[in-house]
Amino acid sequence: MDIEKVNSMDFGEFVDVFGNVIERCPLIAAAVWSQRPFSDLEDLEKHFYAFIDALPPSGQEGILRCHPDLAGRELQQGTLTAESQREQSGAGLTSLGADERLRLEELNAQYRARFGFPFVLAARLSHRAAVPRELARRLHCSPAQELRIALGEVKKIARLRLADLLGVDPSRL
Ligand SMILES: NC(=O)N[C@H]1NC(=O)NC1=O
Repeated sequence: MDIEKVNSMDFGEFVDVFGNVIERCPLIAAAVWSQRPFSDLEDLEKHFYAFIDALPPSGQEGILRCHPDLAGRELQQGTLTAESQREQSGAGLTSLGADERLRLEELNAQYRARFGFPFVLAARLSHRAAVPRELARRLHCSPAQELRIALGEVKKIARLRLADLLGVDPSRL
């Protein structure tokens, strides 16, 4: 898909296509649509990021809370979004042994108790053994530091999802 095609989309089509670039936050795509035309794909990406950066911390935390846990209840129940399912499966999180799943569940609960939002990590850039290590490491961050790191992960996820939708190599964005 090229940028002319993106710029020609009406509101409904744009939100249908880009509504889950930020997990379960179609409002962000709805707001980005108003900023068209986009000069190129990078410009489109920047508008998603700028919306996130302009939110107060309560809104940024809200975005994080829209994310399902990695290897959590929604994965077990089959209620993940298609994108999240693909990402978690690609990282091997859909085929954890019972011990690994329990360990991650425990760490996810500790993280949520400490920061008040779920642990977010771009699963496609990680793998099943690295996820609990990274989670345990980030548990030691300060809340302000962790909010910044987690939003950085949301942006990495968005970049990969945009690249998929536009059929480009993510390094080109
Ligand atoms: N909790 C969390 O990081 N979830 C996300 N990560 C990812 O790559 N896809 C998701 O849904």
